[in-house]
Amino acid sequence: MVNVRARVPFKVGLKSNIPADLLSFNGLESGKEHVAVIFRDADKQSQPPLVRMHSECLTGDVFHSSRCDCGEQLDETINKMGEHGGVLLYLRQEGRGIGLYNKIDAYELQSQGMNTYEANNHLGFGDDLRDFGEAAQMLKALGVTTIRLITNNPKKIRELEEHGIEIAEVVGTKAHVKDGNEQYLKTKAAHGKHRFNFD
Ligand SMILES: Nc1nc2c(ncn2[C@@H]2O[C@H](COP(=O)(O)OP(=O)(O)OP(=O)(O)O)[C@@H](O)[C@H]2O)c(=O)[nH]1
Ligand SMILES: [Zn+2]
Repeated sequence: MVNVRARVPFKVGLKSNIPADLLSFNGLESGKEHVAVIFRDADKQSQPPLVRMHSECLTGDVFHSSRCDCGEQLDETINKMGEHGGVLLYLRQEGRGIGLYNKIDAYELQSQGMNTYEANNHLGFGDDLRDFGEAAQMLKALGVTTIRLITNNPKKIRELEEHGIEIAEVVGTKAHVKDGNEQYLKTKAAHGKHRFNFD
């Protein structure tokens, strides 16, 4: 299932040339170009690696938009994995699976007062269209079946376990609160049952 594994060293913080491999896959059912980034050959070590399933967020990951916390979570993950090793699955599930243009429509509705889930529903979508079964397949293809998962999202934990991945530890991310995303994070905690530490 793994197609190509190419060494693509990263600059993390002040350190250059952190060993990292970028992997492509064959036969992903969704047809999406999901990729894995393996830091410091974490799949070849004996202890369970840190793993993050990060869903694509162009506005947060690339532009660091104030509406969400995705870019900060991605940076936090890369910093951690750059130091300790880990497997980052970058999943092309923009907008919790509704796609970028629909997410922009949802943002417009949020500007008019809806919360992140109400806006999805108003557009005819469920709260969260993502399925993490394919991510479990990617991990198995890497020979990684016991992990330390970086997330605050119980859906990710549940679905990975249902697909045969053993979660030895759940590592929460920080609550990246900034001007503009406080309501979004509170809604995720209240309605989506995300576990945030708001101290
Ligand atoms: N539809 C929609 N999607 C959003 C909105 N804000 C962020 N997203 C998407 O939400 C997803 C966030 O996913 P992740 O970073 O994997 O995290 P998560 O589900 O919050 O869970 P964690 O592992 O705890 O971070 C990305 O696909 C974003 O594009 C929004 O207001 N509406
Ligand atoms: Zn985001």
